Amino acid sequence: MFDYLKMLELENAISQLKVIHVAGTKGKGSTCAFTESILRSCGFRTGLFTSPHLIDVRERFRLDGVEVSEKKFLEYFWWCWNRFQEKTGDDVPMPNYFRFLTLLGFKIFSAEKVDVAIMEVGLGGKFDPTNVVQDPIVCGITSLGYDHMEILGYTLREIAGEKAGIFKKGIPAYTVPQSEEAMHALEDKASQLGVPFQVALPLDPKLLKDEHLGLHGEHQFINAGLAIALSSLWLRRTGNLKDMLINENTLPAQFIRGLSRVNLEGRAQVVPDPLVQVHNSSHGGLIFYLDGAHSPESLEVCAKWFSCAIDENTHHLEEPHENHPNRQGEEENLQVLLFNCMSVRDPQLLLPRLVNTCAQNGVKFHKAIFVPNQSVYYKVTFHSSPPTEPEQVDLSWQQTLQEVWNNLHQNEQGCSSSVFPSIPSAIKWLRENAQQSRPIQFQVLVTGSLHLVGDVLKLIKQ
Ligand SMILES: Nc1ncnc2c1ncn2[C@@H]1O[C@H](COP(=O)(O)OP(=O)(O)OP(=O)(O)O)[C@@H](O)[C@H]1O
Repeated sequence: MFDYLKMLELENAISQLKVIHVAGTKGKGSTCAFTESILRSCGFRTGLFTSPHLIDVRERFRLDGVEVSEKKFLEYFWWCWNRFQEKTGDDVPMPNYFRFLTLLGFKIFSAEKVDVAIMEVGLGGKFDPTNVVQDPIVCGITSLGYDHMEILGYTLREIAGEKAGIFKKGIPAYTVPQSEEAMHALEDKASQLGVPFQVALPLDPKLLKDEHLGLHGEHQFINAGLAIALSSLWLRRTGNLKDMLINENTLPAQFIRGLSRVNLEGRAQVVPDPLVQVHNSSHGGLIFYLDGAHSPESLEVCAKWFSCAIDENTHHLEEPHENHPNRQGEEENLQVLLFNCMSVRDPQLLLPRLVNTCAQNGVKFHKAIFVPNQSVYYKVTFHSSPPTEPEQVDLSWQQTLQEVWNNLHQNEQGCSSSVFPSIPSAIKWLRENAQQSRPIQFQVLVTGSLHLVGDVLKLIKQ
């Protein structure tokens, strides 16, 4: 990465950027989005680098909260590409996909003269391309858990050690409440490097006054608490805190505005289907609940959110209807799961966590649908095109998922499962059935993979 920065003549520019660097297992994207929104609301020009993208690669680079324009993206992309074409060779090859995107992020943010660059780590910390930043203003570590163990290690201590690889000598860092094992590893690393290290507590909802967090689910209060700490410290260290009063009892109005107006798709997002519309609960219709959870802990928070969200939605939509004056909305709804996860993940850990948490909250799926992701065929490193015939698609992984599901639901009535060869075929089935089943409402939880969520969003928005 240092060689590549030199090739792009970005060494000086990157040292001028006032970076907030965030690693962690869960909640990185949300924490970064909250932080960006707070600092933008305080009047700063912001750059936000996150991964992965859902629909368009430009989502990874946001300027003042909006993804970079196609014109600017192309201009900066070719600027970097052409320099690499000239300067790379046998000794230093072209940077790989994620390194290239990270370097492009640095190029965009320095050329666009952002006041603050918020950088989300792609994977781990120590060896992540974003860790080329040597002098961030502040670092953050979000909730830690078990993910990417084949790369980061199989204990929380090892995983935390990798994430703490973003700490820099003497640069302050915050984290959220963690398990003892993870916290010890973070504290050890912080004390080795003389890092002033503190725990940011979850945001107390009362501090939002009459506003609500822009991202939903209980877990977002943890991410918001960290974002407040990171933003406050950034303001203080850059001499911009001025007369803003931030303590456990008060949040400045700019912070509240930022926290409530944040926008990040694919995290606890509710999208009514534009074709099979929902007018009110007595007319049925089709609603998608999308969340990119893909670790056991995040599937648990996702299940809690879904259970609350369908409840709220039902009550929100419930109106007396002439044909169904006494109908209880919940009884007429039907919950469906649309699921896929990457084959490196363990469905024996993921699916039971989802199903059990839903059951504890009184929600039982009537049907589960397993589908392959679509976007894999359009990745830079993947060279084959999508199969045109359903029988050409390898569905063995989805069949494995279905088997795990069926084992969890043995002897249970009223819960079926299917494997569909593609997302469009699953959506078609959902639309036809939701239409025919009115006034029953179809409430579809889409989860297991952010790529799946992106693919579904793309299709339903078309
Ligand atoms: N604090 C949290 N604790 C547990 N799960 C969380 C938390 N924050 C977010 N999640 C879950 O993780 C999913 C992804 O959220 P987010 O993008 O903020 O995290 P991330 O760390 O960037 O994820 P990724 O590993 O996909 O980059 C959410 O949809 C939600 O299900």
